[in-house]
Amino acid sequence: MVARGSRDDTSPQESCYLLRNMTSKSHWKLLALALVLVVVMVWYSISREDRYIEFFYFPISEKKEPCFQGEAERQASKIFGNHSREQPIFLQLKDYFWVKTPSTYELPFGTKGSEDLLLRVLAITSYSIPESIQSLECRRCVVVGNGHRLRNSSLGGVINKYDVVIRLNNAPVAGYEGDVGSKTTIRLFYPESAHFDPKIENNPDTLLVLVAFKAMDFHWIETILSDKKRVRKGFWKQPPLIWDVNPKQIRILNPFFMEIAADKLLSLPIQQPRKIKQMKPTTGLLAITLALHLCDSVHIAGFGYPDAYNKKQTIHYYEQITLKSMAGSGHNVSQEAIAIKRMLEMGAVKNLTYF
Ligand SMILES: CC(=O)N[C@H]1[C@H]([C@H](O)[C@H](O)CO)O[C@](OP(=O)(O)OC[C@H]2O[C@@H](n3ccc(N)nc3=O)[C@H](O)[C@@H]2O)(C(=O)O)C[C@@H]1O
Ligand SMILES: CC(=O)N[C@@H]1[C@@H](O)[C@H](O[C@@H]2O[C@H](CO)[C@H](O)[C@H](O)[C@H]2O)[C@@H](CO)O[C@H]1O
Repeated sequence: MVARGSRDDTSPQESCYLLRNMTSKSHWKLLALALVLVVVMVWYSISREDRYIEFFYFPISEKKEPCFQGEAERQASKIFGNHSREQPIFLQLKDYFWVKTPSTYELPFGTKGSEDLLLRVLAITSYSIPESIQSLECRRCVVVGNGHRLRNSSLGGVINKYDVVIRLNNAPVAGYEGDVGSKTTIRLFYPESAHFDPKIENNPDTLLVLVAFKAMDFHWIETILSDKKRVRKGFWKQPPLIWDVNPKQIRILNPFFMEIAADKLLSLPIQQPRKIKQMKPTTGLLAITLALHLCDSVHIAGFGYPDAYNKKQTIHYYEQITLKSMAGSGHNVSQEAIAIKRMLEMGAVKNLTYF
C-alpha cells in the first residue's frame, strides 16, 4: 500500500516538471564535476612545472622494457658516424705511456698539451668497465638529468630497475629516492661539481667518471687521490679539498665524446680563438652521448629547461635556482633541446619524463 502524498499521487504535468527539474539539477552537478576535474588537471600540470606540457614521453611500465642488442649502436652510427664505437669509453694508461696518442684538440675536446698531468692520474686510477656491466647480455641504461621535472615524479622505483643508472654532478639521491631512485652506476663530475658526499650519494661500486675541462682538473684529482698539496687557484668555484673515494672507482672520460657531442649534436665550432667564448655541451648531453656508445638501450629522465622568459621557474629537483645561474656557463640550452627532440623523434632515446 502506498501512503497518500507520496510521489505516486503526482499528476503527469507535475511528473514532467519534476523530471525536468531533476535533469537540469544533474546537468549542473555534471558541469560542476567537469569544472573540478579541469581545475585539478590544470593544478596538476602547473605543480609539475610552470609551463605547458608536451606529451613527448612514453608510458612507463612496471616490467623491464624489452632490450634489443646493438640498438643504441645502430642509432649512434646514424648520429655520430660509423667508427665512434671503436673509441674507448675511458682513457687508458697504455695510450699515454709508451706511445703518446697524438690528440688534435686541447681539453675539453682532446688531451693535447695535458698529457703529462694525465699520465700521472692514469697511473693511480683505472680504465676497465666493471664485470657487472661487461657481462650483461643487453645493457639497459637510464641517464638521469638534474631537471626540476623529476620532482614528485615517483620515478625512483622505475629508475632503480635499469642495469646502468647514470647521474650527473652533485645531484643528490639521499632524501629523493622516491623520485630519482637510489642506484648510481656511473656519476659524471668535474672538480667544481664534486660537492657531494661520495659515500652517501653513491653506491660502494659507483664509477666516478671525471669530465676534464682543463689541465688543472687532472691536477686536482691527483692531489686529492695522492693527498698532495691542494691548489686553490684556477677553478671557477672552489672544488672539495677532501674527498673520500677509492682511486679504483675513478675513471677519466675519453674527451672524444665531448668532441662528438659538440660537433654532431650541436654543430658547435671546436677550439675557437682564445678571444671567442668556447661553447660546450652540458654534462647531461655528454652523458647521453656516452650512453649511446656504452649501452644497448638509452632512456632519459629529468631533462629540459624552462623557457627563457620563465625567470622564476626553479631548474633543479633539489635546490631553488633559476636559469639566471647558468648565464656565462657556455651552454646553448635551446639548441640542446632541439638535439634531444631529434633523438627522441628518431627513437635513439626514450624519455621517462616529458619534454
Ligand atoms: C652555475 C653553473 O655553472 N651551473 C652548471 C652546473 C653546475 O656546474 C653543477 O651543477 C655543479 O654545481 O652544471 C651543469 O648542469 P647541472 O648540474 O645543473 O645539471 C646536469 C644536467 O642535467 C640536465 N638538466 C638540468 C636541469 C634542467 N632543468 N634540465 C636539464 O636538462 C642538463 O643536461 C645538465 O647538464 C652541467 O655540468 O652541465 C650546467 C650548469 O650551467
Ligand atoms: C674559463 C672558465 O673557467 N669559465 C667558467 C665556465 O667553465 C663555467 O661553466 C661551467 O663549466 C663547467 C666545467 O668546469 C661545466 O661545463 C658547466 O656545465 C659550466 O656551467 C662558468 C660557470 O658559471 O664559469 C666560468 O667562469
